[in-house]
This record gives sequence, structure tokens and C-alpha cells, in this order.
Amino acid sequence: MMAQHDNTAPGAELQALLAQVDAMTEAGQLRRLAGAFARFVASQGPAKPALLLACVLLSELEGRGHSCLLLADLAGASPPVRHMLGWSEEDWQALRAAAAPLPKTASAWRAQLYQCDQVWAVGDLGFDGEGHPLVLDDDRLYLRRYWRDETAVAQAVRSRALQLRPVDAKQVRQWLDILFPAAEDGGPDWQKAACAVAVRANLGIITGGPGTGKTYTVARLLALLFATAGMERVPAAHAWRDSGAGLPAAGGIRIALAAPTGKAAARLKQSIDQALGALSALVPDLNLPELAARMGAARTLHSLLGARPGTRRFVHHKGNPLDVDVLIVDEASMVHLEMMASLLDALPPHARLVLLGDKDQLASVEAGAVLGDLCHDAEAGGYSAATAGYMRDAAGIVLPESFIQGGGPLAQQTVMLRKSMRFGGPIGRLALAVNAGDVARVRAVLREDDSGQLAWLDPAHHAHVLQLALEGRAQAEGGYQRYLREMAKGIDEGHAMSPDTVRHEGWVREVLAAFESFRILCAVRDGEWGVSGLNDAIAARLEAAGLLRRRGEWYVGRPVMVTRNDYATGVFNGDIGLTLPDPLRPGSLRVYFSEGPHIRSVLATRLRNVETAFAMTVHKSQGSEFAHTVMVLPSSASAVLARELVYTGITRARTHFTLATPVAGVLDEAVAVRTQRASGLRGLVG
Ligand SMILES: Nc1ncnc2c1ncn2[C@@H]1O[C@H](COP(=O)(O)OP(=O)(O)OP(=O)(O)O)[C@@H](O)[C@H]1O
Repeated sequence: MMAQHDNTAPGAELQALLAQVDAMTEAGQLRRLAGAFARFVASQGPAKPALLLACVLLSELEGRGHSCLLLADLAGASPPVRHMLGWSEEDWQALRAAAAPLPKTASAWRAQLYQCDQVWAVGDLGFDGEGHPLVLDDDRLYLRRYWRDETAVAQAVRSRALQLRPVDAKQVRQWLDILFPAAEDGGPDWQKAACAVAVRANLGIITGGPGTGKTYTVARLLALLFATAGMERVPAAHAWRDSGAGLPAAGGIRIALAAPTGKAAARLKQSIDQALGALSALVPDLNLPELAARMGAARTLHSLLGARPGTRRFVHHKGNPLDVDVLIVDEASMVHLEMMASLLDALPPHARLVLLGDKDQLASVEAGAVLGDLCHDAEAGGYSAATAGYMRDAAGIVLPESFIQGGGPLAQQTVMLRKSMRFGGPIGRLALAVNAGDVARVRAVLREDDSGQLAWLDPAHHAHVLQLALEGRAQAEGGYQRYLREMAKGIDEGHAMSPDTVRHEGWVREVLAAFESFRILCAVRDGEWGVSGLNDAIAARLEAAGLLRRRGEWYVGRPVMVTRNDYATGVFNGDIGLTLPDPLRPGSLRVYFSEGPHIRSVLATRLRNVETAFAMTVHKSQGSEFAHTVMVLPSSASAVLARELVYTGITRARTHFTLATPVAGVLDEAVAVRTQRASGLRGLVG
């Protein structure tokens, strides 16, 4: 245990730095947490200004999604960390002067941090969870909690990837040949390969852009597991039961489906049910509808793990693991580090985990870029000769040499799907150009499209965006007037107040579907081109057109987004609903949420943490798709504006995409910049 420092007030040499930190906090450049954390660390032992500066930077980076501070990012007079935080040279120099003298190189930083009582260096004895708020792991400095989570995730995924199950490759091949008729283009059938590798270990990662068939593939994986269940040696407690019909019963495999949001979970269940339904004609003996029925609903990760309101703990953990044999997690790019650590902790060792997601999408809002880190070899393949041999035996796939480069254990269990079934057209080409960071191609695809699927408002004026919000555009008519007209029609025709629940629900479903067909997405929250500026302006425009009548906070037709989990009402951060009359209480309003085939509603006045959602951030749109998606970029560069954000916005569009740029140069800058999140996960998983 480290000696307790008796000074509660920071010493004189720290005062100048803390005063500068406070000034930057007042100016809105730092979170209050950063200064508070630095003071806490100073209260825990003798502290040098360099240590406190590292604390401030680490805390600030955590707020922007980084799980650690790379010491190399501290080196130099104007180090990379300044750019990562978007600070001016002037602010940085002021901080630097207040903390002087600072180490000049990464190794000098390491040597200085290593001397601090508050820092525990990996490899040293005497780690004290409470006593060491900071951890130094090689050339990375962590907040203790993130180091634990990152290490736990790395260890769990590595051991799951490394523990290969006994697989009868011949039998797997027979089933895969039935489930995947020969690929037409002659290249490797990556979907088939993904099933083959996922079946041989307790971890499978399937990544790919929208429409590349991730759910199509996982439905086939479930069918394969179902078909081959009897051939493995399984621990007695988890032995498969025989259906008596000569086939293993679904009852023997406990399958759970989950996703980070309710909407994504509902979509996953719907797509898997559809895919299994379509497959059953191909393999009638497998009784896939029974398998689908036994899977039950897909759940949010919070609900699967059993969130405990007001704490970070879950009901399920290593001591009380989930009762599952197979867990499928969709939209895994949205899963943050802490959640992934909790999920892996709660998963029994024998269970298979299959992660589905698009590695190129925006990472989670919270710290970590877990899927991106786990998939760092996915593009190149990185398969070993043994994996290539296994793919040949179990899937009949002969991998081109270029994919066989002997990557780490995780690469062996990761497959990237490369062909989009839905996005072959201009929207797909635009997404690919953005992903490649090819600004000229992005511009050309936008300018040269004559299909009407793409449109580029450049330069966009506010009036353009408001007009789009009202009625869409040529070849993509609709806008928000579509759902508002549907809503008004139902009110006039009496569906809205009908005591007949089937009639009422049918109408609600149509209004929600019309609302879901169009959305305005913003890159930023604040300002004229952000969510806050546009929401109000759009509502005013719709009101001026006679489509809305705003009466106070709640009004008929108000779309809202939930901003905090609320266990009492059962709504979760990111859920989107529409405000409509309550048929049972004239004069009252309810908010209706669509969850796949189901509709849920909550009395409007019971919802506390909501905001109007005519415009929402691209971040919050993850896991959703809209027939026509409009993406509005701000008029100047912003720290959040990067390639992943533009890509995520574009890939929310199912049939039509409109880009609005008040200043075209901002698009170029965004496409050129990649979001880099500091983390040690890549290195740790190998
Ligand atoms: N190999 C295939 N042959 C025929 N159709 C396919 C194939 N793969 C996928 N599809 C079809 O393409 C569509 C998209 O597939 P799917 O929904 O599985 O993609 P996804 O990657 O899960 O998409 P998203 O990221 O949007 O959830 C579906 O209609 C699916 O049936």
C-alpha cells in the first residue's frame, strides 16, 4: 500500500498549473472532471506538475473516447496530444509553461511517471486497486479502470480465439455446401468462410459494411450449429438433448441475441427470423422455424446482463454467468470497452460468442474502439497456413496467397464480408470512396450521379435544409410531411382515438413507419447546423406549413429521442418515439416506440430525459436505417468530423441520400481525417 500523503492542498509548484487548468475549464475547453481528477491525484501523494498535466490530458482524452494516453503523443514541444484535443498552440504553450519543466521524450515521460507513488507500473509488485489511480503499461498511461477492462478484454478474446474445438471438417463441409450454394463471382465465399471459422472456436467476428450479409451469414451459422450439435464432445452440464427425430434439438443449444440498442436488437431478431424462414425450404429436415421460435426475443446488452440502476454492475458476471451456449451480438462497433469487458466476464467459458458489426463505422461514444481494434487485420486477412488449410477442408475455399500472412490468433477467427448485396449502386460507391479517403472520388460520385439516389446541396442554405425536412426532394419526395399527413388522416378518420386496439395499433404502426422513412442527421450538436439549431427551425417550418401545432413542450407529432436509460419506464438512451394522442385518456399524450414487430408506449409526462428528434446526431443514428437520409455537415471543421462519421451517415441511407454542406471544404477535410483512438488493445490481442 502506498504511503498516504497528508497534504490536502496542492503545493505551490502545482498552483500555476491548476490555475491554468481552471481557466481552460471556465473557457469550456476542459471538463470539470479533468481538474478534479488532477486534484484527487495530488491528494494521494507527492505530485509533480508533469504528473498532474498527464492526469488532465488522460481525463480529457477519456471523455473523447480514448482508453489511454500514449506517451509518444506527449513528446515534443507541440505534441500530437494537442492536436488530438483540438487545442490551440497558445493554450498548449500556456499549460506547458505552467507545468514546466516537462520531460521531452516518451522515455523521459515514462521514467518520470514511473517514480510517482500514484502510478503502478505493470510488472512491478504490489498493485493496489485503491491506492493506484493510474497504471503505466509499457508506453501507455491508463486510468486504472480502463487498464483493467482493456487487459480483461484482450485476455478473454485471445483465449477464446486460441481454444479450438474439435470439428469434423468433412461434416461441416457437407452442411456448408448445402447452406451456401456456389458463389457466382468465383472469389472466396467469405460468408461460408465466416461460418467455418466461427464454428471451430468460442469466438467468431464477422465484419462487413451494410448489406454484406452479416445476419444472412449468422442465420446459416446457427443452422450449422444446430445441424452439427451432436458431433462435439460437450461438458455434461451442457450436453445436447436429442429430439428423438434423429436430429439434435434446438432445446439443447441456448441461443441469445443481443445488441447495444433496443432498435438494433429488434432488427437483429427480425432479420434472423426472416433468414431462417427462407432457409427452411433449403433444409426442411432441420426444423429451423422451431429453432427461431426457441431463440426468444433479442435483448439490449444492458438487459441481457441485468443492469442494476444507479451502478456500473450487472446481475450477471463471472460468479453468476449467463445461461447461454451461443451469444450473437449485432452492431458490435457500438459496444464500448467497459461493456465488452462486462459481457466477456458474464459469458461462461464454454459459450460461443459471435460479434457482428461494421469495423469502419463510428466507434462507441464512450471510451474504446473495440471492434475496430479487434478487426485490425480483417481487411488483409492475416490467416495462417493452418487456417487456410482448415477453410479448404471445412468450406472448400482456396484462399488467395495474399490473404495468408500469418496474423495473430484473433485474425484467424475474424472474417470480413466484402460484397454488399444492397449497396452496389451510387450510395455504396460513395461509402467506399469515403472509406478510402479519396476526396476526388467522393466529389465525382456525388456530382456525377444521375440516378437521383444521391444529391448534394453545396453550398447549402438553411432554407434548403428546412425545405428538405418539409417535403424531401425531387426523386425522394416525402420529408416529414409524409408521417404528419398520415398522422392527421388517422386523427380525422378516428383511428387515433379508436377503442379498437387493432385499428389503433395499425394506424400507429403506419405513422411510425412513415416517420422512419426519413431522417435529418447532423455531424454536431451545437450551432446553426447542429441538432439544437435545426430541431427548432424544422419544427417552426412544419408548423408554418400547418402540419404541426406546438403547444408547450409536448405536442401531437413531436418525435423524441431518449437521452438516458430509464428503468422505471423501460426506455433507453437512443430510443426514438413519436408523440400521439392517448386513445384511453382524451387530452393526454403517449409516446410510441417501434421495436421490430412490437410497439411500446409510455405516457409523455412520465418521460423525463428526452429531446426533440427531427434532427439527430450521426452518432445516435447508429443501428438505424432510413429510406432517405439527409446528412448536414457544419460550416467549419470540428473535432468530431472525420471519415468514420461521414461513412456512418451515408450508410444509414437505404435508397436515397442527400448531403448538405454549407461549405464544401468541410467535406474534404472530414473525408481526409481518420479517427484514431489511443488504446493498447490491438497490441495486446496480437
Ligand atoms: N449470399 C447471399 N445470397 C443472396 N442474398 C444474400 C446473400 N447475402 C445476403 N443476402 C441478402 O442481402 C440482404 C442484406 O443481408 P443482411 O441483412 O444479412 O446484411 P447485413 O450485413 O446484416 O446488413 P446490415 O448491416 O444492414 O444489418 C438481405 O436481403 C439478404 O437476404
